[in-house]
Amino acid sequence: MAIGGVGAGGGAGSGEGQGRSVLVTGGAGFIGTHTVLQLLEKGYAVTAVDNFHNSVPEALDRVRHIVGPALSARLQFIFGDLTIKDDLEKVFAAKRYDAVIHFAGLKAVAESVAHPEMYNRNNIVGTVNLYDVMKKHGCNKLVFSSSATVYGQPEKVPCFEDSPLKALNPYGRTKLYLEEMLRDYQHANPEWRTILLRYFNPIGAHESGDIGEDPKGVPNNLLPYIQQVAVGRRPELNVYGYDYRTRDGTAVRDYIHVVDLADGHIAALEKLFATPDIGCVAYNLGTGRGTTVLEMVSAFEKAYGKKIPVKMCPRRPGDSEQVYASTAKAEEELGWRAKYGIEEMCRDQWNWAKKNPYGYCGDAENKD
Ligand SMILES: NC(=O)c1ccc[n+]([C@@H]2O[C@H](COP(=O)([O-])OP(=O)(O)OC[C@H]3O[C@@H](n4cnc5c(N)ncnc54)[C@H](O)[C@@H]3O)[C@@H](O)[C@H]2O)c1
Ligand SMILES: O=c1ccn([C@@H]2O[C@H](COP(=O)(O)OP(=O)(O)O[C@H]3O[C@H](CO)[C@H](O)[C@H](O)[C@H]3O)[C@@H](O)[C@H]2O)c(=O)[nH]1
Repeated sequence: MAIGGVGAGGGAGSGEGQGRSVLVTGGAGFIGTHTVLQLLEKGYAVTAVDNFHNSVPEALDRVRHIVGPALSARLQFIFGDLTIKDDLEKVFAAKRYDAVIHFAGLKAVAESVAHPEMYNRNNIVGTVNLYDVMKKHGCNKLVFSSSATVYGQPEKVPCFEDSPLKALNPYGRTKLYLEEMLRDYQHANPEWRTILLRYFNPIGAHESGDIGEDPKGVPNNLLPYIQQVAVGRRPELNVYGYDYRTRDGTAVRDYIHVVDLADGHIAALEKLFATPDIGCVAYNLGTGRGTTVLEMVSAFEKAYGKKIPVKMCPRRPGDSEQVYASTAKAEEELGWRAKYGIEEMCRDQWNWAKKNPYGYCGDAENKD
């Protein structure tokens, strides 16, 4: 596959994971599957736990297919729900883990506004349970999925890790609270090593086109929506806001290829293994480059070879004008930098879409 060098004290393909065992929560999800795949390719033994709330077993079957039988033998799946402590006890009773990458969580902003209790129960209780069970079993290395959402509507860009933090919705509040909670826990337990990864806008798919993002219902996010217009599932793209103070009036985001993001997790893991006194530290995972909505539409059109019909609409409430990352800290301390640009992101997104127009389930019957 087209992944290049990852920093953090080890080059790609150097087998740095040999002998190490990693638990990946939410391993069947969008970012989880891509990370599991890369962990296996780097020689880690991986246990994925998921309750399939927002994913399907087929996703991990595809990962097995991509990596082949030898590496698949190093992937174990356990069905489990992080909000049920007994499920986690079973996961930890089965094996010793050197570290945990914690993706499992709910992530839809609008749903979190409608059902904040569900977000607290799932994201906060799930993480509290995970922490308790890790502690009980002597596993103290954790990579946590945070989000650029913790920067709120940034007054200044790029966002630096020490920029002011603010949650704008219940989803964002769970991420912000969990960051603070993990900082407190680490302070009280200095032997813990915790990395908080703040993702910007993950898009794209593995180059095989066999795994990718498969949102349930109407997509909230830009690229999954564009992709559904391209395959004929939606008539046009609503562009939310064309009067922002940007190059073309549409909002700017920092899109990052999911394969680069997965590389960033491996860099973070290596950093944890190599740095006993790391404490609890946050890193941005973005490209440092901002792209407008219309620039993204035109990059996708290039990959797709046709026009995407667009309708200019009022701003979406709660949206920021411009969000993009400073990547200096991740580059310096993790030795990681994104390799892909928006052309490759759109190429791989379209490849996934055309091979799987209805996602993993494969037919229109089960989709809206
Ligand atoms: N994709 C993004 O745009 C984005 C941006 C910033 C942060 N994040 C964070 O990254 C993480 C992964 O995101 P993703 O895009 O892969 O989402 P996803 O929904 O595709 O994957 C999350 C996985 O976790 C599982 N899960 C959820 N709750 C669970 C529970 N209680 N027990 C067991 N499994 C559970 C889901 O079934 C799913 O497979 C999330 O925590 C999300 O908040 C995502
Ligand atoms: O159909 C659509 C969907 C999106 N957009 C626009 O495209 C841009 C990007 O929107 P996304 O929903 O794809 O991404 P956001 O940056 O708004 O939010 C995402 O990234 C954030 C991190 O920066 C948080 O993690 C958040 O939870 C996650 O949904 C925004 O200007 C949005 O208004 C459209 O014009 N039409």
